[in-house]
Amino acid sequence: MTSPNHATRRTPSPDQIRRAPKVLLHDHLDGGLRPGTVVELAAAVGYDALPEKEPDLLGAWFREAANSGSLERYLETFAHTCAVMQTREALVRVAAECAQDLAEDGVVYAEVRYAPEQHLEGGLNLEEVVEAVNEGFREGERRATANGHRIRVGALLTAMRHAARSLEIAELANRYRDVGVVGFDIAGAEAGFPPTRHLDAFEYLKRENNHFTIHAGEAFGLPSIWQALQWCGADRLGHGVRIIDDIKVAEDGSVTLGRLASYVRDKRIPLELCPTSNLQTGAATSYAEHPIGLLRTLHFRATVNTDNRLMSDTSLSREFEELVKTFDYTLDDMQWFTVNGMKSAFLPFHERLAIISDVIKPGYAELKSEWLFQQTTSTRGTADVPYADGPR
Ligand SMILES: O=c1[nH]cnc2c1ncn2[C@@H]1O[C@H](CO)[C@@H](O)[C@H]1O
Ligand SMILES: [Zn+2]
Repeated sequence: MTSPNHATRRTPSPDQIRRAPKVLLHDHLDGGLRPGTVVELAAAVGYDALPEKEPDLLGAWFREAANSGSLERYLETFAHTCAVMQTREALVRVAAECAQDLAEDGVVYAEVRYAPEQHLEGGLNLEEVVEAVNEGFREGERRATANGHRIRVGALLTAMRHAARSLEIAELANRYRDVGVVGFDIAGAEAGFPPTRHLDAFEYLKRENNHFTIHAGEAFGLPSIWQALQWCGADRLGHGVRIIDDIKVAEDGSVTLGRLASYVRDKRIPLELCPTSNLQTGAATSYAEHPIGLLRTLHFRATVNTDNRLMSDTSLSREFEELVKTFDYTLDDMQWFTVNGMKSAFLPFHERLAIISDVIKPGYAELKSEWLFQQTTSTRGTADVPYADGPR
């Protein structure tokens, strides 16, 4: 006898993964351009240092160059995307396409980050950069609606950890908090640039009751996570994947958490995990060995993210496809990650709840019920073969 429970154990197909409502908390605006847009913007502004001029070749170049095994070399590829994002028009276009692409991929809520200080070379000031990106996100949301999708996009303003503008960027994030900006972040090379260098920015945001996440525990381990949480007071961890270094699994399978890992789990600190990006920078060796498997089993507040869709040639659906293939995840697992993401968003509580109860849960319920209708239209009559398994 087939039970609905049995049906939810089914492997979701790529099409179901794409249609499932998804939440994305960690995605870089300057890491998610369409290759064709990079080529067109480069031609428009006279930037002639692109390594390839044809979109497919350029896309492949980004993927290969980012596959370096080192965060520092991975980050070098952003010189090309930032170079073509120096005018108001370019920023509006890139942000609009970002919102549109995420919506097409089934993302219903996204927080997209970028570093305003990296977009001043064409003469814009920090405010003009933020306003251009906000305008682009609103335009992208409108286009998504016109195409039958619904998405909300909030911006996170990033300060570069090797630079010295973090307090200024934190103040900027605070000024625009009710107009499109939902929080703050620091990014860039981690080794040698501990988050405590930017303590004044974090303390300022705490005094303002504002939200921030910190890239930590990606290229550098536990000390970086510890500082981000216990010195800086981060609400979430960008990556945080190295928390695995504080978790011991014995031969008999028993698990012991160190003090820091216990704290992260007990306080429900959200981990913005980005599996494919981690493979490229060397933070993990394979999907199968990616800590997300264990972190999910241990009920950490794990979320699934893209980091840089261009450099990783990925989408949130593709990240889930890889996880489904590797860990046999079901729609229930996807829903768990998605609700984790929404609970961890920098939106007011009642809005988070409304998206969970009115968008995410009904969306998954709809997908989970599809097998019932496939069964009635199936030519196969027996109850124990009501559906074909999706590709693994
Ligand atoms: O995975 C990452 N770790 C640290 N920094 C990153 C990562 N991905 C992108 N950026 C950095 O964030 C800047 C603003 O979006 C990018 O320009 C890039 O330098
Ligand atoms: Zn990142």
